[in-house]
Amino acid sequence: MSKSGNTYVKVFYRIFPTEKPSWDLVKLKNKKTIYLRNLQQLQDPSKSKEPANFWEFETDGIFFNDSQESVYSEVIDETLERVSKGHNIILTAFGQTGTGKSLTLSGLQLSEEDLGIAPRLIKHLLALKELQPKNIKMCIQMSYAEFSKTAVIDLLKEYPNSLEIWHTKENITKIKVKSEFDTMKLLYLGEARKSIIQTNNYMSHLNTSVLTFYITTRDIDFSYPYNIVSRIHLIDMAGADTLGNSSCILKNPADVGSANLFKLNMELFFLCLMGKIPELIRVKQRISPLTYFLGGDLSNQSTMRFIAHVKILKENLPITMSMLRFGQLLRGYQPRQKDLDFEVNTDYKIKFLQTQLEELQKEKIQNSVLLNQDLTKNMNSDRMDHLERTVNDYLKNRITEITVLSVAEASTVFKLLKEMCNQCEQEKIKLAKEAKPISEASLHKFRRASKGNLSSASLREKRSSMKRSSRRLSAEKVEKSTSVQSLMDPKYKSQNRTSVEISSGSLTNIQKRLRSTGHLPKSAERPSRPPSAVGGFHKRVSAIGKRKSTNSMGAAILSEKSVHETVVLVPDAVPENQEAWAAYQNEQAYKNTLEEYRANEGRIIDEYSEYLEELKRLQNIKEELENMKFEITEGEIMRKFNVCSKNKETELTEAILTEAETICQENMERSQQSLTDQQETVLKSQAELKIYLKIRKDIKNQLTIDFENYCKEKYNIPLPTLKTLSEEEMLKDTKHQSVSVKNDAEEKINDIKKKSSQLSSLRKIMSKEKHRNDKIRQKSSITWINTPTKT
Ligand SMILES: Nc1ncnc2c1ncn2[C@@H]1O[C@H](COP(=O)(O)OP(=O)(O)OP(=O)(O)O)[C@@H](O)[C@H]1O
Repeated sequence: MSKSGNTYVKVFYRIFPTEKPSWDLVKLKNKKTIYLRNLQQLQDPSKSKEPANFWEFETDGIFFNDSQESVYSEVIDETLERVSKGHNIILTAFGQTGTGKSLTLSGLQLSEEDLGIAPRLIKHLLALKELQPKNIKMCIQMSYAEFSKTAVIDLLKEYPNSLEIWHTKENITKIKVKSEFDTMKLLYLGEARKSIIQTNNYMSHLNTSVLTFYITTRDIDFSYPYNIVSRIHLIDMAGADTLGNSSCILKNPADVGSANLFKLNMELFFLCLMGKIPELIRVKQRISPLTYFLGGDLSNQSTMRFIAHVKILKENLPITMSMLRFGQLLRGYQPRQKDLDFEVNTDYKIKFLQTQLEELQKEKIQNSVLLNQDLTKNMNSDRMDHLERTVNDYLKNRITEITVLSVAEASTVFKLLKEMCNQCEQEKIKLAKEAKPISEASLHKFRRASKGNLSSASLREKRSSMKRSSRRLSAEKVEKSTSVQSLMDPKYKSQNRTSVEISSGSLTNIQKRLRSTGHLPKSAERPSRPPSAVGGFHKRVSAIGKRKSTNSMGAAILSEKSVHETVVLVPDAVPENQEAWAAYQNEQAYKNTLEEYRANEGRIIDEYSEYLEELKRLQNIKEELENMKFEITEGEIMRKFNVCSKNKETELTEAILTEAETICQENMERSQQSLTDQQETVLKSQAELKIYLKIRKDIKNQLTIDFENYCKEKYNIPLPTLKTLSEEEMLKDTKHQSVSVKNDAEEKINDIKKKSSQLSSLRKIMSKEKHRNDKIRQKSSITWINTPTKT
């Protein structure tokens, strides 16, 4: 048997799980090889005493009790990468009746985890579409057809319908795949429109169906004038069988024969494909409507995956053998190189050519200008200023070489650099002259003294002091390091000129590294001090050598000749803010701040609730006071009323009123007093709350500063705190995490619930459609029976 196999054609086997498999007749090895008992030997009684002979069949994988998910991932997953490059995929499920072809390809009747390849593929394709870059537009369409011996039915159209068998490709309905649910609905409707027969426990398909996805990708930025077209065909072959087998007992012989014929035609066509005679292949494509529909996708290089479905029962052995043989034949097929299917998009091609033409014209103009003119001439002062600024920015590492060259001509840039360098040199000489003159002898003395001073003991002392001061110094590092550029920048010229020295007697790590890479001049190894610093030498220790992170090491520009030694520390890379923030969160300093913040938050909550209580009390007092005022006003009105009608009764009332009024007045005064007191309390509480809120703000600001300092120290670059340090983030603790975990779980449960309800509604749609189609089929068969035959 053929042991070949290639990446384009793979044949898998899925074994139907039966109660009592005949393991004495079929054996599996390493999920790759199937051994089948020699049928002739088995059937010949004279050979019954001979040792059992087995045929060996190599496969690309055997599925036995495997989940739908694992079948999908093994068969389809990697093949999809080829789709966007214009490759076609043909996935065929073939095998005996009732061995699980439909389950493998569709699996629409069962739960979500039993969904087959087609529904999973829809999901996958939609995800792939989402993942496309912005300039690529992907369009997915689908068609679904059922092929019988003499007719092709469009499963995306209402039943009954019929496509002309030799023009299926042109006339078949293609529907855009937009959402998962809509596409699944089409799939369920298509399933309901298929010709089926009810067997003992499931619906058996009588015909072969082909579900096709058409994927077209195109560049919408006109950089590529072709549409890349690829197709994915999922073929569910009609179940072949041996007449008389229990599996096809309910099928009529014509249906069994038709299914067997389909398989046979496929076999014949593949034999023809192996012959590689294009003319013959073209003729043989008409062997069946299916091969004609698939056309070039079968004969050119497509990724082909076959899943043969077999049963391992004694009665099924002959048909299983037939499937294994077909599989072996397929494995030996080496498709010829495919001419990729690129459709010319005329509109795009015109635009593409126009853009190309414009670019060529521009290039031509540029070339002629460069050849015939000096671009540095006729440059106005504004342009010159701009170029100077650009070069300055480049020297300060704000922009890259490419950016400089994209805005300025190379020759101008060099000229400017030369000028700046000269200017810098002159500045240095001037400064050297201005500095205290120092004799060669005293310089020698200084060198000796510095050598003596930097004995090993003192060096050790110096190093430890460096360690102690490194933290303090690291924050100042950037300021301390004055660059050559700073000399060029007028802003810096006056400020930093005399403040930076390199005074370490030993070679720092960064210097060593620079020397090894050839960037550091040897002279820079020796400590060099300005003559003025010999006496009360102000030691400033550069912390470069002690830098922990080599990543943050910058480049140093050193020159012994220069009066002022300068070091430029430029980080190698700028870390992501998120990354730096995550690293900082592990620092003890951050944890302490967080602790402090949380404690303060507790105080804020207490203070705030107290403030609210006091405020409520104040409101009550106010209301009480208002009531009292109202009562007094009422009393006054009564008195006025009494004045109008004077008699004995009213005099008595007057007396009562006066007494009540006095009491009310007293009460009101008391209330007024307590209102003032309460106002005082509320203000006090408010002030306290403000203090804690201020502390919260300060902690946040401090955290921002600490983070920036941390970044300066660790990465040698200050990073902005892009994150606003919100309360939620600061108070993120296990409680929050558990809530989010709970939310996730709830979301998942809801998702599952939603999916299962969607599936059940799709199943309802399918059964409704099936019911309708059954009625139509019944009616048509009755009409057919009742139609009087012509004599
Ligand atoms: N691997 C499997 N595990 C469990 N049940 C299975 C498996 N394969 C198939 N079945 C069940 O066997 C029955 C037949 O499956 P299915 O309809 O997929 O077979 P088929 O090959 O498409 O049949 P036909 O050719 O008659 O259309 C279904 O009820 C299905 O659920």
